[in-house]
Amino acid sequence: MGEIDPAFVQGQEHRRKLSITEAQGIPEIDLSPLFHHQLPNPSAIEGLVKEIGSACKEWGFFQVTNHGVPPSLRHKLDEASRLFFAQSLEEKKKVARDAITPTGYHDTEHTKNVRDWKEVFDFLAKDPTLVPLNSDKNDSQVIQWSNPSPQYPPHFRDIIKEYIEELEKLAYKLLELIALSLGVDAKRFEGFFEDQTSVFRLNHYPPCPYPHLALGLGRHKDAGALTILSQDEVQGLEVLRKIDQEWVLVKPNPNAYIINIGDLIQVWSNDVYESVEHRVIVNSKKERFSNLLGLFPSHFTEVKPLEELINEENPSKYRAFNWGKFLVKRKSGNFKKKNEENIQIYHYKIT
Ligand SMILES: O=C(O)CCC(=O)C(=O)O
Ligand SMILES: [Fe+2]
Repeated sequence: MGEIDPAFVQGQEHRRKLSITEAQGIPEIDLSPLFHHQLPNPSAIEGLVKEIGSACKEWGFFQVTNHGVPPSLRHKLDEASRLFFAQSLEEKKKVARDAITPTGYHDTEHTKNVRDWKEVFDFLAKDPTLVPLNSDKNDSQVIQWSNPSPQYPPHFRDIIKEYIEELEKLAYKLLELIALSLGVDAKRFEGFFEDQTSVFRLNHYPPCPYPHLALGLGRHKDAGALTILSQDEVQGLEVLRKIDQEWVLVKPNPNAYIINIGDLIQVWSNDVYESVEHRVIVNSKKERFSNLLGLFPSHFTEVKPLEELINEENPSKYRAFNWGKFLVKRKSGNFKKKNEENIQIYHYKIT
C-alpha cells in the first residue's frame, strides 16, 4: 500500500470517527406546492416558508424533493461526469485550472491547508464572469474568467450548461422562500445576482487506502449564498449537527438535492441563519461522485446585513465587504498550500 503523502494527513481531531452516525431528522422538504398550482396556493406556500425557515435555523442544511429539475438531465450530467473523470490524468490536465482562471480540472485543492483526496472540474454559470483583477482594495481593475472547452465527453459543455440552468431556477425559488422566511420581500436577494459569479463543480473522490487519515474534503463552510448539491449512492457527506456538534452522515437520496446555507445568507440575515460546517469522508473501496452549484452574487456586491433586519436593539454584526475581492482572495488561497489562514467571513465580524 505504501506510505500516504503527508499533505493528505488530517490532524488527529479532524479524522473520521470509526463509528458513523447517520443523520436523523435532517429536514426533507417537498417543494411540489411551488409547481403544482397554476396560481400559487398561498397557504401551501406559507407552510413551505415555515418549513424552510426552521430548517435554516435548526440545521442550515436540508434536502428538497419535487424540486422541478428533470431526473433525465441529472442522469445525463452524472454519466458525463463519470466519463470525464475516467480519462487519463494527461487528458484531464488539458483543461486544467491555472492561477489566472480558476475553472476546469484541478486535483490538488487544499482545505485548511490539508490536501483533499479528490479531483474537481469547475465551470462558471455565466461565461465570461467578471471579477476584480486582485484582492487589493485600491485596485479597481476587472478581468474576465471563462470556461474551458473539454473535447470529451461529447457535448460536455452543453450538458453542463443545460443542467446549470435548471439548478438556477431552483436556486432562485429557494432564495425567495428564504427571503420570505426572514420577513423580507420575496425578491430581496434577486438583484444581487444580475452579474452572478456562481460556480458549478463536479467532484470525484477516488477510493482511498487511508480513509482513517485523509478526507475527501476537509471541514469547511460554503462561501456563497447557497449551495445545491447532488450526491451519488455512495455515502460520504457529513454535516456538523448544530444541537450537539456531532458529525453526522447525510444519507444519499437519489431524488433529492441537498441545500445548504452559505456564508452570505449568514451575513445578510445578520446571523439569524448560520452556514454549517461539513466535510466528505472517503471510502477504501468505492469511488464517489457529487456535483454542486454554488450561488455567488455579482462581483461588485457590497455584502452586509439587510437593512430591514437591523435596528438599534439588533445592530449589524458585520462590517460591509466587497464580494469580488473576497472571492478572488479565497480562490488564490485555495490554489496552493499557504501558511496564512484563508479569508473567512468572521474576519468581518463586529465584536
Ligand atoms: O461532495 C460533497 O458531498 C460535498 C462537496 C462540498 O461540500 C463542496 O464541494 O463544497
Ligand atoms: Fe461544501
